[in-house]
Amino acid sequence: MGRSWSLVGRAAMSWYRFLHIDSSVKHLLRADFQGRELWKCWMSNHLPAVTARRWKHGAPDSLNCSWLMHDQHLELKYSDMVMRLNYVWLRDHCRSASCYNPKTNQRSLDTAQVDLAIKPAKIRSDNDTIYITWPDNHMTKYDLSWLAKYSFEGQKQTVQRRILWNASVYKEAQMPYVTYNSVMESDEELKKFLEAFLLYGIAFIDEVPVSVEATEAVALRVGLIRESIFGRMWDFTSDFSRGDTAYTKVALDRHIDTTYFQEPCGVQLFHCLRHDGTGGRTLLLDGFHAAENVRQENPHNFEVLTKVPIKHEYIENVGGCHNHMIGIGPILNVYPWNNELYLMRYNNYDRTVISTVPHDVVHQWYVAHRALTTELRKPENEIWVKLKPGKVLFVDNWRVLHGRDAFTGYRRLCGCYLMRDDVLNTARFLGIKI
Ligand SMILES: C[N+](C)(C)CCCC[C@H](N)C(=O)O
Ligand SMILES: O=C(O)CCC(=O)C(=O)O
Ligand SMILES: [Fe+2]
Repeated sequence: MGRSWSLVGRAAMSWYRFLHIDSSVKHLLRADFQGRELWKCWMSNHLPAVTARRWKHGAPDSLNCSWLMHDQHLELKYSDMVMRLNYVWLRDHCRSASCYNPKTNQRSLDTAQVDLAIKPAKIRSDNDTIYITWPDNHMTKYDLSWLAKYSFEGQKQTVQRRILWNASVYKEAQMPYVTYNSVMESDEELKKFLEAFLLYGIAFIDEVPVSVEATEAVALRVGLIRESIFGRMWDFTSDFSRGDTAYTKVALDRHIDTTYFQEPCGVQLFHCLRHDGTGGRTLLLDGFHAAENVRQENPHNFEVLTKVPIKHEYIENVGGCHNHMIGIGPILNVYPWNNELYLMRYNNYDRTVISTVPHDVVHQWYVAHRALTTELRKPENEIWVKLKPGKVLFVDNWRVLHGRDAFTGYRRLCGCYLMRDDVLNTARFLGIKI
């Protein structure tokens, strides 16, 4: 093992060692990939022993709230929850007029001025609120329901609501039929569309005028366009005007687009403006469904795919186009606090030389990649659709893979990428909780 470390440097060593699974980290490793467990074990090791102090209760009429002061945190029971709230965190989250500006929703408090050994001087509560007086006499008021929602104990439960699908689940899905006119005119219709899109990672808008302009208009109704080396709106045929297989007639296996961007584009739109010929059906499949199957069947494979950084690259020198893009990151990206999957970076065409991983880890990675590929290739996970003029497909490019059949004849496809943040912003504006 020793010699290969020199290739990767000291910083990388710790996590490579992680993958070698020396037995002292084995427990941590396993726990790390089941976030809650990590916290459980971390907390039980680090919680100071409960001091023999008595639980304090709120006002006599509020038996639903009681607390115990520890060295660095408050243990707060509220309805059926137990929260552990660090004192610096509590002071930092004071929403009083001098600490927080409700007009801008921004903090005014300088967190660096908070004594890291701060402790409440006095605590009292009534039915819905707990009041903490700090040593300098500043008083903070917290809604108990706010704490229940935003405390770690409240937030770690929160994951994006998704329906993971294979072909048969998708067939049963109640996908709304929404049209260009309805979406352009009605927020309710747009909301219906976005709710389906966020649940399934794909959704359609029908009866769209067959033009790049109308496609752009409907794109802008959903979010902001993510301009890229392929343009703002792209509109292409199989003329190899660009140095990429997409611009030919050959089949494309399932993939995520722009894996060679440090942040792959969040959403992609396709509108087939014309096809006189055969073939060219679109393949779609839920990458998260496949990845969750890998997690279930072999957690180690899943871990490896979340840890090993892989490089993707786009090199183009065709006509006037000179581009060289590089993106590096694991194939599966999970939030570190709860292990929820949020981004997949799977594109076997654009994956470039693996040169940052020692030989034994690389083998584990190939095994894990094979397991994921096997899942992704199961026919029962695939859906095939023929894109027709008028039907615009939206794809969550962080989750759903696309591909196509080979085709004959003239085929013109237009579309664009969207900024993911702005699509989510539209959804939140319409009242979707996300
Ligand atoms: C034609 N269009 C602009 C949509 C995509 C071109 C990008 C193709 C590239 N191989 C990738 O998968 O990212
Ligand atoms: O031609 C198609 O249907 C899709 C090609 C493709 O993968 C892309 O443009 O990103
Ligand atoms: Fe693509």
